[in-house]
Amino acid sequence: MTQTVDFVVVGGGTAGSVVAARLSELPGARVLVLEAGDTKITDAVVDPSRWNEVLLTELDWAYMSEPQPGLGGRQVYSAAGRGLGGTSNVYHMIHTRGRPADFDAWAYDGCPGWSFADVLPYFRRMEGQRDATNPTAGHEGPIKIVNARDMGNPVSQTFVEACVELGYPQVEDFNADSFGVSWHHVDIDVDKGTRCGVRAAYLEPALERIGVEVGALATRLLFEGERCVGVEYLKDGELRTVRAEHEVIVCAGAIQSPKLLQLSGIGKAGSLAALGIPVVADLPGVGANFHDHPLVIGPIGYMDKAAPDPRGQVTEVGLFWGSEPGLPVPDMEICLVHRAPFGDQFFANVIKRVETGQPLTPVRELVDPKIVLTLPGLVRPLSRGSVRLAGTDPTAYPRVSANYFGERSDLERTVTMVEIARDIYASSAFRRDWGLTEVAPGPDVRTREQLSAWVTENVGSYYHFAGSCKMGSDSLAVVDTRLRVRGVEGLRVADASIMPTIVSANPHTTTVMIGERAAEFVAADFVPARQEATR
Ligand SMILES: Cc1cc2nc3c(=O)[nH]c(=O)nc-3n(C[C@H](O)[C@H](O)[C@H](O)COP(=O)(O)OP(=O)(O)OC[C@H]3O[C@@H](n4cnc5c(N)ncnc54)[C@H](O)[C@@H]3O)c2cc1C
Repeated sequence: MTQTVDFVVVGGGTAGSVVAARLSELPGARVLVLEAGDTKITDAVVDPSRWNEVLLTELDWAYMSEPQPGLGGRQVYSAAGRGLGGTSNVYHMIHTRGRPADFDAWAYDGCPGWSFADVLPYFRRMEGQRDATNPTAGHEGPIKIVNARDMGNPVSQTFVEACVELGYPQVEDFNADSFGVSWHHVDIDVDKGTRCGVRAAYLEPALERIGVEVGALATRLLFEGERCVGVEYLKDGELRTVRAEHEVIVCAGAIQSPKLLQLSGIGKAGSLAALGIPVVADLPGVGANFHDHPLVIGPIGYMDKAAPDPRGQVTEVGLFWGSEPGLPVPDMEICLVHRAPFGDQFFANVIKRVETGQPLTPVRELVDPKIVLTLPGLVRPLSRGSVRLAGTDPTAYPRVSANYFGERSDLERTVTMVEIARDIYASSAFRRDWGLTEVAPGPDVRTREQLSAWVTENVGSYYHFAGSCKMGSDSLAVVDTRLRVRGVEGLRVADASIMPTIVSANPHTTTVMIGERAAEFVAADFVPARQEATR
């Protein structure tokens, strides 16, 4: 029998958990979350220092990209969380909001109501920051935020000193000052010593008010005329349906939301017709404009002694900087990881998991405590790719391409970041404290041309997917500024896919903000059925 609720939230991930939790606060609202993954999590999710161990498990969709022309045809592994909490169960807990100019640019480019002044109250609403390093921080919100310095590792302290030695300013909080080196603020509940993503902050406290179906893969949105009235989903090998009296909110992330829309007949008409999918709305932007921050795993440094065991999450410090003077936002982010399993063996495991699904060497066995990594990530990429259906089978992964280095400038700026990272390793601070030597790219890679080749071989995904159901008013816009899907009724998208341009920072905090706003938009249009009957 078809169940009927007021709201169906597709995807219990980062934004979906926020939307569901907030909607469940509405008196009389019946909310159902459909989540493809499971409800179970592991200790590695909860312990902030062990996020690496979540990668490649059943809590990771572990996508593999299409061959990337800009990378000589190489495919790129792309992590994304699966299960209640979604990618919020696996993210590094770095709390960066996005820069004021990022949101002002959204507003200028056809998204009035999304300037920094407009979104700031929603950041403050989510934030429960302990310290006072950011004058605009919220302190009462559900996400507990601490300064990574409070649990800091001495290797991270050396990174800060090395950057200062090279002339970069030290700042106290990346959400107050965009350029410089700093300890990150991180989403950790220090009283419990646990990750404080959306699962702990929003979903678990609201679970008794929310209906949840796990192992429920949404396969199709159901329409009566132009109105979305429910969702078809696959559970235990059986197709089921749920009816939404008010709205369906798709929160399946920047890879799966455009896939579900396309399977449901919302997308570029010609492409849908070619697959035999009846067209509900001709929106060519669905799956277009897909982008990611490219990330290099390395340079890799080797220390003459082991780093102490981590007490917090292992990506505690970073340098945000501009590739050219005068940029309003930083386009380069270089973080340090002092405990990570990356290296050839890690990638051999990635390939084994993605290609064969076989058991892996546990990633914790791949860690060498003398290895440190810098992670240069280009946070203002110009390349754009796509998410396209591989066919009409809803269980098949879509064809995903961020088109890394499709724009030459992205490669050039990434090479510049790697040069800066090498300078950091070569600092007297790292020599003095840790006797650090660079093992990759290593001394044989000297010229910028050689470095470009090394970067092209070693760049991957920062797992910061965005843009594939963009908000706006241009011909590629999929949702309007209240996140309603254009051309239909009763349907919104709310997750990282709606960002017209990804923020120049790690995007989890912005995705939570999008969830907060979406819930408010939906709530404003909600009249419970009982009240409607008495009107
Ligand atoms: C390893 C890693 C580290 C990161 N570190 C950071 C960081 O430190 N700081 C930061 O700011 N950002 C970080 N990010 C990025 C950030 O976490 C993501 O941008 C953000 O969480 C995306 O949220 P979302 O709501 O768009 O999608 P998700 O959180 O991925 O939610 C989508 C949900 O939908 C479910 N789903 C998908 N398809 C279906 C379907 N058809 N039916 C039902 N359910 C479905 C999925 O299982 C998932 O639960 C990181 C990402 C990764 C992968």
